[in-house]
Amino acid sequence: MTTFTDQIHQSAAPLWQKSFEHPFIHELQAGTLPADVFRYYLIQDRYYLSEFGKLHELIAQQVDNAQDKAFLLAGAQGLKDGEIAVREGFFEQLGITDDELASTPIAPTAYNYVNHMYAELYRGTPQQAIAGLLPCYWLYNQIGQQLVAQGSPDQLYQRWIETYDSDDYTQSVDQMIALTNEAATQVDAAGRDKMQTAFVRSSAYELAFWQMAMDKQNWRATA
Ligand SMILES: Cc1ncc(CN)c(N)n1
Repeated sequence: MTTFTDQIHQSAAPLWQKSFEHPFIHELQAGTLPADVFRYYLIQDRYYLSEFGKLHELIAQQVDNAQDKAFLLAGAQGLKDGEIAVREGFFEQLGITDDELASTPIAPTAYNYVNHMYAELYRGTPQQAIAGLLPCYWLYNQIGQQLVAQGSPDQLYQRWIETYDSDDYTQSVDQMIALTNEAATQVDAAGRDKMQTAFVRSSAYELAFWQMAMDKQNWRATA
């Protein structure tokens, strides 16, 4: 049986394929991704992940089901203990300080992606917001699974890859997929269309995020 998440995954497949083939991903695997590009990505992603965690907490306040609430709150904690904690080690290795994190401007794509997720919650519904969170989990898991077999000769990039192929991460992706399918049963057909739009838009922002890092995007370029 085709699930709702199979359906939305299919609708975003061309965007996901472009992420799989993006030079950022190729170079990360080959070990040729310039360190300054990875550094830029990590700093922007720190903002993204911290807002992503807050969104879990805010969505949890708006869902009725106690189990869904608990999963979202556990997800926020899991991010802190897992992905965000792993990144602390990367920051140390690359000499990224708290001052640098605080003083680096948030790039347009990171800003817009985060604002999109808030808009899905505050101008939409918790179900739309849940669908907007899913590509973040699921796309990185697929990338990790694709890259892990060959790995990267760069040990830092290899650790990045392994984060997204780990059993814990894969388990959280499976739970998030289940949560999205359940959320889809709570809304009507029009609500499900909006969930699909939220998912596709997040998928487009995921693709744009790689390019943002390659370009070291700033606000001057968009003016
Ligand atoms: C932009 C983005 N998307 C997804 C992930 C994986 N949680 C991430 N770290 N950053």
